[in-house]
Amino acid sequence: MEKLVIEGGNTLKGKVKVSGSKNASLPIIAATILCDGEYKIDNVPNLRDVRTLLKLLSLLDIEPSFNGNEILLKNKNDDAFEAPYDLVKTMRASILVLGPLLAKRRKARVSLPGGCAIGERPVDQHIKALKQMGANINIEHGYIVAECDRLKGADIYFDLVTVTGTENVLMAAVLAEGKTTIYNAAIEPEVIDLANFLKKMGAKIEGIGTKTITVYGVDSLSPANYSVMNDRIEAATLMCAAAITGGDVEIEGVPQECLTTVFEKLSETGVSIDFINDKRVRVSSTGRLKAADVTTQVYPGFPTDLQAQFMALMCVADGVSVITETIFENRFMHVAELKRMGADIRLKDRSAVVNGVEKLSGAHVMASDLRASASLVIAGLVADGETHVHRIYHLDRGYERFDEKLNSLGAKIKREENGV
Ligand SMILES: CC(=O)N[C@H]1[C@@H](OP(=O)(O)OP(=O)(O)OC[C@H]2O[C@@H](n3ccc(=O)[nH]c3=O)[C@H](O)[C@@H]2O)O[C@H](CO)[C@@H](O)[C@@H]1O
Ligand SMILES: C=C(OP(=O)(O)O)C(=O)O
Repeated sequence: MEKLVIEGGNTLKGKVKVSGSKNASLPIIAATILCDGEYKIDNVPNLRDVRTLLKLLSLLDIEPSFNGNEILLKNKNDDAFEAPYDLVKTMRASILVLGPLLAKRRKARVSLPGGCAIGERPVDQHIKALKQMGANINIEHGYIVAECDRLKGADIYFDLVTVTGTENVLMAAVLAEGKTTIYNAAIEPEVIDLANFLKKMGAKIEGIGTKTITVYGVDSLSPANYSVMNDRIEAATLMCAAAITGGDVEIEGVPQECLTTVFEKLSETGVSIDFINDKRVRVSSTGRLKAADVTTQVYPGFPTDLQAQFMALMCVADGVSVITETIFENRFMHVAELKRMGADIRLKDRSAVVNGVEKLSGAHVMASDLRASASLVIAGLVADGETHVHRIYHLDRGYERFDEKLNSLGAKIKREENGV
């Protein structure tokens, strides 16, 4: 297995570009199930989750080809409807094929995604909503087995805000008979990007980006070409990396309108953020950062997908910060690993109390999930000596060439084969 070996102590300087959004690409690619024909999707990050979804789509008779960051997809409109355990177990977002399969092929057999390192992550809200739209759904041998006649529009009230739940219902509703209203919908930018793609395919959707989305089902859609939004979490991760090293980095392709809360929080810690234009941001910091409290919230609150990276910053900030995780019940697996590097962190219920230390020390650490991996790499950038981050397949799930990008800014990171 591969690991990253990071030599700490190098200040990041220079320019770097943000890739397309993983969490927008995945539902947009899944949405190509909704109509046969050819699609060209651009600005797609070439990373493991995307490649996994493309493998899954090829099992569903949608032929993909990657060319740089552009994907061509040919939906041959076959009758395949199974998302097998082997693929779903490596990527929870595979659940995103459920809504479109039911809407278009009227049949789906999708492995239950199962628990993972950040919490239980049930899909009860997805299933409840699709049942309300007329699907007959049973859980059999670890699979969601579903079938329907044409889905019917319904009033869907989500008990909690769910991003992929909203996306699944949106994709199901565009081909349903009649009107669907989704209450308590997610307003994350990636949901908006998906809705814009669906509209380009001919879907009739109102209230995009609000908590109540109305969809008027149509009889059929047409294939469309689309360019995916940039990745707000990658942009913010790069900002944290630059800031922790006392660096000076110009980041291109930052979706600024989606990051207001993050900019505010980073400014509170003493990071300087200059908006060069609407796409470029210069991030710099000198001296020690100041501790700041953070509570993760649904959009536009502070993203849970940035909690671990922000914690790495707080490990070496001046003072005590309280980091509270409200979205996932178990998203603190990075804490034990950061402590191996000398961080002073206490966990209490859903909060981590971080007492900033003078210096971290390089150690062997284990990545447990995607953002935990990024936080360990960020910590390694300022740790004394070498940090070995094992199990980086998690990192490769969601970041495109993360180590290469950091190296282009002056980091010293090697990829080696002998990880555990
Ligand atoms: C591929 C993708 O876009 N992944 C993102 C998506 O994940 P994902 O869509 O899986 O996350 P959700 O928004 O659904 O989860 C939010 C909370 O709701 C709970 N829940 C969700 C659905 C359900 O049926 N029942 C239920 O109880 C979850 O366990 C979690 O505690 O949004 C998360 C929250 O912003 C991000 O961290 C993930 O990066
Ligand atoms: C949790 C994440 O992804 P997923 O929902 O695909 O596991 C993430 O992107 O941080």
